[in-house]
Amino acid sequence: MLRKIFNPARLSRFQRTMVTVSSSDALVSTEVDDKTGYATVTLNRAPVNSLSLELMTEIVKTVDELERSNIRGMVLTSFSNKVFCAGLDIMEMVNPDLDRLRAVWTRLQDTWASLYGTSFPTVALINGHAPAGGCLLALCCEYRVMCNNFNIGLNETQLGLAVPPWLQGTMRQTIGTREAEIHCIKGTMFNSQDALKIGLVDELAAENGEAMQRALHYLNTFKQMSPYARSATKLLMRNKDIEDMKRGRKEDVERFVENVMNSDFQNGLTVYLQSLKNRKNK
Ligand SMILES: CCCCC/C=C\C/C=C\CC/C=C/CC(=O)SCCNC(=O)CCNC(=O)[C@H](O)C(C)(C)COP(=O)(O)OP(=O)(O)OC[C@H]1O[C@@H](n2cnc3c(N)ncnc32)[C@H](O)[C@@H]1OP(=O)(O)O
Repeated sequence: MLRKIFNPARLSRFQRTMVTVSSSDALVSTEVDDKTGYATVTLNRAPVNSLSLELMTEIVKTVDELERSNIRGMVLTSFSNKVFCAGLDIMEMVNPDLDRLRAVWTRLQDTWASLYGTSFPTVALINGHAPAGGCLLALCCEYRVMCNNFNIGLNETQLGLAVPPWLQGTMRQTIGTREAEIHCIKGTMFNSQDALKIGLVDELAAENGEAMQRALHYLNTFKQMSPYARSATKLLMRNKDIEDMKRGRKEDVERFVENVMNSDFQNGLTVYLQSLKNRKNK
């Protein structure tokens, strides 16, 4: 079933409403340019925008608000010019409370579904590293502009985590079945140049300003187009994936919980955290 797009009231509002949305706390900040109707959504959780339950809740809330305010496009970016998003907050997985762990995975599913299923065009301005869940956020957007000299990829298997089917699907759709299979299994991290070559990102930029220009250029390509035809086509392509994820979401949560509670995984996580700290101290 199509969501969001067959609502005439919503389409008439599109012509006149331009609302500036701001998040209730500082984890996500949103600015809407009244002239263009484009929103810039900035992830703002220092130091590395790791996806805690609270950050994901804010992302979902922000996207929902933007959907209601009928913006014409969105650029997703990071406050840091070094890390776009470091993936799921590892601390959420260290000896976790089970209810919270379930909520974390459920909210990651929601984050994927809401960003992947926006009716408006979305661009990820990847101004820093984007491993695992960071790559997920970028993949949900329609278009990706990445600054040079960073890394991106679904490295979950390197960490002892399985990549869930819905995220595999988004990777397949972006880089093709054969490459997605190889690189999800290997957990490959790509540098910016290689990410461009394989189609994981669409354009490279030397720095943030240039990346923003390229992102806006993508959004401008829809200026003269009927928002209805655009969003209907996008959602007709994407809605089935979202419905499939929703049908399997409970099993997906339980697989994640089982994966994380495994003692080998917990031991590996301690070693991994230590390696991050050691790298920093070198
Ligand atoms: C069908 C089966 C279903 C089963 C489902 C199971 C799993 C599902 C799998 C996939 C779906 C998507 C989910 C993905 C899971 C993840 O996202 S796991 C997280 C993966 N992320 C990483 O591995 C990134 C680790 N971080 C880094 O590599 C680097 O930090 C960086 C991002 C490259 C940045 O480097 P930089 O030098 O700038 O900073 P520091 O390394 O010094 O880091 C600063 C500070 O931040 C802490 N930190 C870094 N990353 C995280 C993180 N992800 N979570 C929490 N904290 C993080 C780091 O430890 C430092 O802390 P400090 O020493 O206390 O200052």
